[in-house]
Amino acid sequence: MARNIGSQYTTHRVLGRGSAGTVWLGEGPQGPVAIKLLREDLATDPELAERFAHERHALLGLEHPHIVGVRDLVIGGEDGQDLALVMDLVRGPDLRTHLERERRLAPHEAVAITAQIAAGLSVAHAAGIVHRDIKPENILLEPAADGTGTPPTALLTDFGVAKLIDEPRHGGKGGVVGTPDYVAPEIVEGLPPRAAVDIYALVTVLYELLAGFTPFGGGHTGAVLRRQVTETAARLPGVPDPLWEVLQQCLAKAPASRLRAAELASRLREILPSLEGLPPLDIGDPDGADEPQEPADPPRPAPGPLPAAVPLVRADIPDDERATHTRMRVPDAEELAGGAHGTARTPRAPGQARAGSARHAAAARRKRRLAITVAAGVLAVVAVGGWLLTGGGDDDSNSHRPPHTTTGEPALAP
Ligand SMILES: Nc1ncnc2c1ncn2[C@@H]1O[C@H](COP(=O)(O)OP(=O)(O)OP(=O)(O)O)[C@@H](O)[C@H]1O
Repeated sequence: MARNIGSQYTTHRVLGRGSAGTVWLGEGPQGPVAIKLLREDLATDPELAERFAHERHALLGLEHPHIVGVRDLVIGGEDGQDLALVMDLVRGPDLRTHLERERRLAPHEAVAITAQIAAGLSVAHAAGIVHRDIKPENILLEPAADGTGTPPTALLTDFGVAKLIDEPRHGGKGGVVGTPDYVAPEIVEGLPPRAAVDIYALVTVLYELLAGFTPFGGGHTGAVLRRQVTETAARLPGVPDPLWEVLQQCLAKAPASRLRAAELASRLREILPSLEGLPPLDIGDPDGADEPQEPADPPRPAPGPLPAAVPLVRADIPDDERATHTRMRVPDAEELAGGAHGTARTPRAPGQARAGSARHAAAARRKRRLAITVAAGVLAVVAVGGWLLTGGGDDDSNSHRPPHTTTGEPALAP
């Protein structure tokens, strides 16, 4: 049933649901729009409403061909309890859906999409806005209007939403929203999110588009976060050297070593012509369906000695209780040892999706779709810092030990 949002908009049908709310196909004075209606508990949070109003100018001002435009912010609405973002309507699927269908993208397509999003990011970063939750679900694909087979245009959505819903009443100060597979190591360490976190997340997406799985995904949240801090991404066989250099550089543990968004866009555009006609990487099916044997994972660096302490991990919370901020707990001995819920990618039953793969991500997304809080307070710093300082991550990947200092970048609005 149609519902009025503010005085100018009407919702018609649900386009999709995310952790922060529901996205509706709607109608406004200028025609069809997408309306993201925030969850009731968020919408009734007075602090959030205030932040919403405060961000209005920045969000409405962000215009770029590769960013989904925010046209309006509605505060109040019919029963006085709505918080809604009115956005340009994108008619195509999100990148997660596309990737699930394709399993892996040809390098040219993967790099073209990433270059477009990097270009959009460069404008946002220049305006002092960090996205903070880049992942395939937040990249939408607008089909070409001419229907001639021109590739779709990639657009980044959910700009500013992570920031808006961060630090709500139940999470306390210092909480950071992110999605574990894409969270930069400095966030795990409790540093404030700067532009480089978006670069890390975007290049993680690029890796996933090429490989069908993320570089550090699989297992429980704590294991993923720990890998983000300590492991080095395994080289994907068949990736041309110049592209691999970009991937490596942007997955660097030290934020200052990563490319800036504009540099990333131009490096990827330079590489693009050389990728023309290359098929998707032949590295084994990420879901195991056409894999003759285990393991199809690219080789991982050998794990070092077990750490004395690891970053805090998410407690088991029923889906319906998930919130923007997630309770954290210290992992138990079994988890530390990489057991059933441990850090290693465990053998799969036939047909079971591999952790970190697109199909697994889809299943996991249904279970833990919500952006989680990565512990950013004293506990996380102590846990990770203590672990690293005590030599817990003392393996190959230690050469990438993240610094505990700031990056020297301009302090983009966190
Ligand atoms: N501007 C838009 N036009 C068309 N569809 C959209 C638009 N924005 C979001 N959607 C669709 O709505 C769905 C939910 O989006 P939403 O941003 O709320 O959640 P998400 O990003 O998938 O997950 P989360 O918020 O938990 O990170 C997505 O499947 C997306 O495809």
